[in-house]
Amino acid sequence: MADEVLLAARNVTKRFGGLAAVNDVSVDLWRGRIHAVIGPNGAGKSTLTNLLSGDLPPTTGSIELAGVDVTGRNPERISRAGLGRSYQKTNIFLPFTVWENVRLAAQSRAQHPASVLRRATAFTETNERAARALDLAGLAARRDAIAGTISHGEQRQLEIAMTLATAPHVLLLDEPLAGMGTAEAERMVGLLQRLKAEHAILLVEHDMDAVFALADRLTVMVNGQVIATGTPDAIRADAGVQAAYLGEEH
Ligand SMILES: Nc1ncnc2c1ncn2[C@@H]1O[C@H](COP(=O)(O)OP(=O)(O)OP(=O)(O)O)[C@@H](O)[C@H]1O
Repeated sequence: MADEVLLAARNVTKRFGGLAAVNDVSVDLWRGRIHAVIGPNGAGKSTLTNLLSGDLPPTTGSIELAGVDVTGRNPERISRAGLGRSYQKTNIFLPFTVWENVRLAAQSRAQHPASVLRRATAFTETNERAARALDLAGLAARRDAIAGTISHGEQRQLEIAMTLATAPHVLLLDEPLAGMGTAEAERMVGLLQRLKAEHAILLVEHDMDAVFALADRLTVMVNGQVIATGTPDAIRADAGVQAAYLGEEH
């Protein structure tokens, strides 16, 4: 179903002692749209991601996932409620194959039913979920490769496949293009474009060409605060954003 807010953060604030790393930030993530969060180093982008994923509890404010208040829940429960997060730091088991990594991620989401019959069904469902994730991430052909031997770009695709294997509705992607060459980055942009049809996506990314190519909406943060939210065209034209951030690069 299109046009649906899958995640709504309302007035979230995170204080570390006297510092408001995230200060009164609200954001809606819609199915079928990519919402990028940009800003200079230390703006609060990672902290905001950590609040949405449950890795950090907000000091104040609330977070709803598919209409359910998940504020203060731990990451495992938020993940089970439909949020998938890819970390900058990799979770890949390098000595295992691509398939084994995705299969393990899919299994972490499987139920542990008591009956043998249910167990057999769950086994099939887990394999199907893993195969779909691998396919969607564009890695089906690399299924039997050892994860430690594939390229950096393919490892980033694998992280996304592992996130997809948990069947999330909302994806939080933290710098998916970090460290990529041009061809790899183009492939990742294509992948994110494919993923947005079925997901609500929050994208934190420093590559401004990719951000402006992908984002339907942008939020610009500086010192924990939102200084602008809008379409790519509106953000490009915003004098405050130019002065605070984009002016440096564009
Ligand atoms: N656990 C913590 N304890 C204290 N201060 C923190 C903590 N985590 C982040 N901060 C501070 O909060 C502010 C926002 O940091 P954050 O990492 O969220 O910024 P960012 O926009 O993600 O930066 P970057 O683009 O460099 O990743 C910074 O001043 C940072 O030093």
